[in-house]
Amino acid sequence: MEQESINKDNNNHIEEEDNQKPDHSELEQSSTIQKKQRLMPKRGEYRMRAHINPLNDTPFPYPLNPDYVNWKIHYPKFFDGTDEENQKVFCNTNEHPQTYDEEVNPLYNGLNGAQPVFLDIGCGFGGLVFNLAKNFPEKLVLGLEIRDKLVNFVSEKIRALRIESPDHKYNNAACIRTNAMRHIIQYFRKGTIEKMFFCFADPHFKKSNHRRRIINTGFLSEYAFLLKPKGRIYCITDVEDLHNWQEEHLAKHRMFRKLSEEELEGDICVQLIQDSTEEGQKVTRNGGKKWTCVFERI
Ligand SMILES: C[S@@+](CC[C@H](N)C(=O)[O-])C[C@H]1O[C@@H](n2cnc3c(N)ncnc32)[C@H](O)[C@@H]1O
Repeated sequence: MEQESINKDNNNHIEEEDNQKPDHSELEQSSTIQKKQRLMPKRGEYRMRAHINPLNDTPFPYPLNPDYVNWKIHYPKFFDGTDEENQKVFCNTNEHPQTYDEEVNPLYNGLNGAQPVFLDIGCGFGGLVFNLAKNFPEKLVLGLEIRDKLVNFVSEKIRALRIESPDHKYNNAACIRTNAMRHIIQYFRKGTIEKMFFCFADPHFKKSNHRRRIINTGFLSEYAFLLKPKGRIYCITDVEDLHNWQEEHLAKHRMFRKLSEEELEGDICVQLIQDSTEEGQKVTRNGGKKWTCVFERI
């Protein structure tokens, strides 16, 4: 009887040990999940002060002109990049410092024609960049953002998605740190951009700060220079005063024409800008109103 109980105990022990024996498939699975969790950045860890003065000098590198920009670093798959290369999404961390130097010089001829055509200016956490990239797999989408932590977040998320998604979506998405108001013209050539998005731009309420608004006559001339004929500018905001300002400045600029609702029928981007971005989602959650306008470059 005693022996039986000892045997039973032993057997239980063996069963427990068996239960504890590593099941390799489970281990592999849990390590993949852990790896995925590690790769996918958490938004909360990347928050930072909202306002940076866009009129200040730029304390981080920027290219002298478009010849110094190497788009291959951002979209390696579009330049026959290897998987390994593709996972090294260019982001502005200490490991991958953003530099524009002699390595990419005016004689650089690796452009191959591929360059971003959809720009999300002030992309924040990049919601629209991801949605555009998914909906337009053949277009290169670029988020431009002045705040470094947000650029790191978006770049890390792109890296994670490129590794995780088996069909290699998001190879057409990238994000760079730049002050678009000062340097956008140094990245792109004349008449090469198809769409520019300004979603929930900083409103700069005070009259003395209106010159910091990202839509104004001077900047619009730069955007018109970069856009292809019939290229589009999309604006959305929850601040009525800013909407009126943006619409007014676009309407009186001789290179832009407002598109009517009929002309916008079937343009999926009009829907995408509503709820893709973090700000757009916040406004929806709070039951706020959104104003949009879309203009075409003449
Ligand atoms: C109110 S947030 C909106 C972010 C995003 N578009 C959204 O809808 O969630 C405005 C963003 O524009 C960025 N920004 C402001 N001025 C900028 C500039 N001159 N160049 C690039 N980004 C800028 C800010 O850092 C901020 O992330």
